[in-house]
Amino acid sequence: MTKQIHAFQAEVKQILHLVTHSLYSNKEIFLRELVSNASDACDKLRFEALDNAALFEDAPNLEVRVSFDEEAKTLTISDNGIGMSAEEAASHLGTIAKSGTREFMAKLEGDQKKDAQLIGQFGVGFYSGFIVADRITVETRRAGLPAEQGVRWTSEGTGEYEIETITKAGRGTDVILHLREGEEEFLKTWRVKSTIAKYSDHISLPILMKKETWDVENAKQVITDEWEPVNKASALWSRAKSDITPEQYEEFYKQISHDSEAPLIHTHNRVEGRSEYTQLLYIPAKAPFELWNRDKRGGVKLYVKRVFIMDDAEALMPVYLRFVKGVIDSADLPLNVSRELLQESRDVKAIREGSTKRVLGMLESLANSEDEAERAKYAAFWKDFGQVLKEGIGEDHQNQERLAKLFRFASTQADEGVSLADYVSRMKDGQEVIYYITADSLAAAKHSPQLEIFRKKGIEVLLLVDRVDEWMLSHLYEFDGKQLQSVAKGAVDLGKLQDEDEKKKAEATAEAFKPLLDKLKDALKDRAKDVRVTTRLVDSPACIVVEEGDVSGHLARLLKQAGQAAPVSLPTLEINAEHALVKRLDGSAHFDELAQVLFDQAVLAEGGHLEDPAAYVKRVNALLIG
Ligand SMILES: Nc1ncnc2c1ncn2[C@@H]1O[C@H](COP(=O)(O)OP(=O)(O)OP(=O)(O)O)[C@@H](O)[C@H]1O
Repeated sequence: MTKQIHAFQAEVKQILHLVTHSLYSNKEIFLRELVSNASDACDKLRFEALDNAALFEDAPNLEVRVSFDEEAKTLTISDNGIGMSAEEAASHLGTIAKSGTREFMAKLEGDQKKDAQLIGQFGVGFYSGFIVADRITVETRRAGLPAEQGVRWTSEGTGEYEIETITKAGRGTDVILHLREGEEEFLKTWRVKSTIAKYSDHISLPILMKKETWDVENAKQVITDEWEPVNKASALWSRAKSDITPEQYEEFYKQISHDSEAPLIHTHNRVEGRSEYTQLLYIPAKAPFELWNRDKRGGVKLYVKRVFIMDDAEALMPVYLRFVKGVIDSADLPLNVSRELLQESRDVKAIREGSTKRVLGMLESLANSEDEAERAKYAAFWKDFGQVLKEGIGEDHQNQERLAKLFRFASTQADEGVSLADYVSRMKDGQEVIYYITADSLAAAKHSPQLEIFRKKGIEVLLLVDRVDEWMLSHLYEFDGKQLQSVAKGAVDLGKLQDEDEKKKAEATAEAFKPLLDKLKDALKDRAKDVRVTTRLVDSPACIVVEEGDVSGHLARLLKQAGQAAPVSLPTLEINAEHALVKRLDGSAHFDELAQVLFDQAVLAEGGHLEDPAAYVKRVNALLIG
């Protein structure tokens, strides 16, 4: 093949521009990215060679070599991993194939600072080389292809790259960085070595550099031809906890998660027993933007006896814990385990259960800590991840109770941070159930007329305003033996919280109002299932309730927004017999109009939408004038 010139895909140009311009302040990360690619390439070879040992050719020892040439001003990262064919080099280095990166491109705003933070979440990978290089040459040969089918890929990181065929004896890839003017610091052993130690110490392959010795005669350091390892080359998670510094834990997290911030908390354990494995799991401090994508695979990498098997092994973590990052290294699974096999394996099931418990344990340790700072960490976690954790209530029945204890809500007593246990501890004498209301926003919940009687009696009500709450409530019926009950469903029954006098009075009022109620029912027969007198209102004239078992107005709206038809059932209108407006109804010349307005206002107060808002305005205006 003669030299071929190709243009980069448009998105690559954008990434290249961003990488070279916004990441300069942290330029040394290019070495982390390239060493990590080299190590991934070796992992891939090892994995493919499980079925085809010939791929190892005559070099079974996988390693990464880093070297430089002071004269040519080049820094080279070489690996004897899987390598790339010509097509692979063009598609992997010239286009952006990963859907995550596409999503990332869509998020770019042109604000360099923000964009740089975002790019950190992805790992800029190969292109980070252009931070320090004005030209990159990649010489590579795919394992299994003959030496004559090597490939040289060259680019100056602007609009184009060139590809030509070369002969390359050893399989694998050399990434040769032609350093920019001013980047000569990367032509010094100590600089390169210390950067590798900082970022890549945990890489489980040996990373080799040429040894330097002191030349006494010439009184200077000279580079010898002997290669020596510069990393510990033992997988971080396989070391004893006491040998790992907090910085190393943090750096490892950043490496596997592409997060630029330190994690919130981690757990590292060797589990023995029926199934043997090591887990090193992290909870991020901030939610990544793809958190809401339930199809996004999890962030846990699977290893078997330190051999990398697969990324995103979703069978290892339930979907609701998809934000957890880390590594699980099993001692029992076969090396050739496939995704399908993972789903069925009993060992995997045990690992998944064990890891889920660990993650919940980490969260509990924060949530229940004596230390205020730790509890604040939990509050921050809940803000970002609470809605996802709530999905667990339906997904993970085994841990339902533990999950429910971790939940935090707003209530009529506090705008955030109320646990169900807090609620129960504050329940009034004689209160048997946990009251809640669902709404579209905290303001709508707080001002709901349904809460009036609860306020008056000082009974706490949970204000549930997350979209997942309705769904959560369809799985969470009770906590600590106390049922959860909506204050907007069914007739209000405060049970023992209401005294006999109040009950008698309510019955008498209902009796006295019977003729009025019949008239109202007739006027609203197309809109309300029933009309009744209520004790739940104090300041408002009327409110809408649905019957026990019917879909709440809030849920009906959510379903509609999601494009699903909500089962239609008419609500019940409840009126406050003490309210002046209700008193005016009786004998009013505008009875029908007033009845409609009363109903419309009750719908509005609940956060609902009127089907015919113009008609409502017209009616109110007519009443105002009349
Ligand atoms: N040393 C290498 N050997 C073989 N293939 C490589 C090597 N370096 C890069 N590649 C190929 O190029 C692709 C793109 O690399 P890049 O570093 O940009 O992204 P990535 O490694 O896939 O993602 P990330 O860096 O976000 O983990 C890789 O997925 C891999 O297929």
